[in-house]
Amino acid sequence: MSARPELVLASASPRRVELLALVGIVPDRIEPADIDESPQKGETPPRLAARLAVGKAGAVAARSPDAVVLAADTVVAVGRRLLEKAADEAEAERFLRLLSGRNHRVLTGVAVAAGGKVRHRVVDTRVTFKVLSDAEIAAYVASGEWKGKAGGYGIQGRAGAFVTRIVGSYPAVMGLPQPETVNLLAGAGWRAS
Ligand SMILES: Cc1cn([C@H]2C[C@H](O)[C@@H](COP(=O)(O)OP(=O)(O)OP(=O)(O)O)O2)c(=O)[nH]c1=O
Repeated sequence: MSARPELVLASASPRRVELLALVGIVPDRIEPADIDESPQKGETPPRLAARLAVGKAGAVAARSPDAVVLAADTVVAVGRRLLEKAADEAEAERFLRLLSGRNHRVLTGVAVAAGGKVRHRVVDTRVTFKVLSDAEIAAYVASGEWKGKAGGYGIQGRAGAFVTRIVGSYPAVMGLPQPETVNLLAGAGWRAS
């Protein structure tokens, strides 16, 4: 039997490592991709999530052509607005005010590069927040949990108390949909032992 190829996770997100571990996937190596994540003019959120996931996987695969490279990208969209990672407390507060009492979409792109090809999927999840009071917003901003997270919140922490409804994939909102990831890896010939 031939040896399994090296699995490289092209992500700096600790959530992605945790979500993989939960389904028995432990990357041999972690090598975050450093690509420009700015949206292109008129680009839809699903296309952006796909392009960035594919771009991250491709960038790392170019340096490790024999490896199987896994990457992802999570994009939060409210109406026509994209909410990237909040830069500071004032922006985190603005994001929470926008999310309060309404629905938004979380698009997560997953990409696997192997043997010179990159395959990808995008998972679209609808999330509804309850109406947030000023006190709830202030406490959440002070918690710092918004840092480094698309949309300025993490569903897996205190903001879980803001979510009244989710249609789609909870792990995709956290950063990586497990079934699609396992399928893409299997398609590239990589299976958890
Ligand atoms: C909406 C939401 C996002 N997030 C996180 C998942 C991602 O880590 C992050 C979105 O940013 P990404 O650009 O997708 O990922 P990243 O910069 O953390 O890591 P890398 O590009 O190296 O893979 O937001 C949560 O943890 N919980 C949530 O509820």
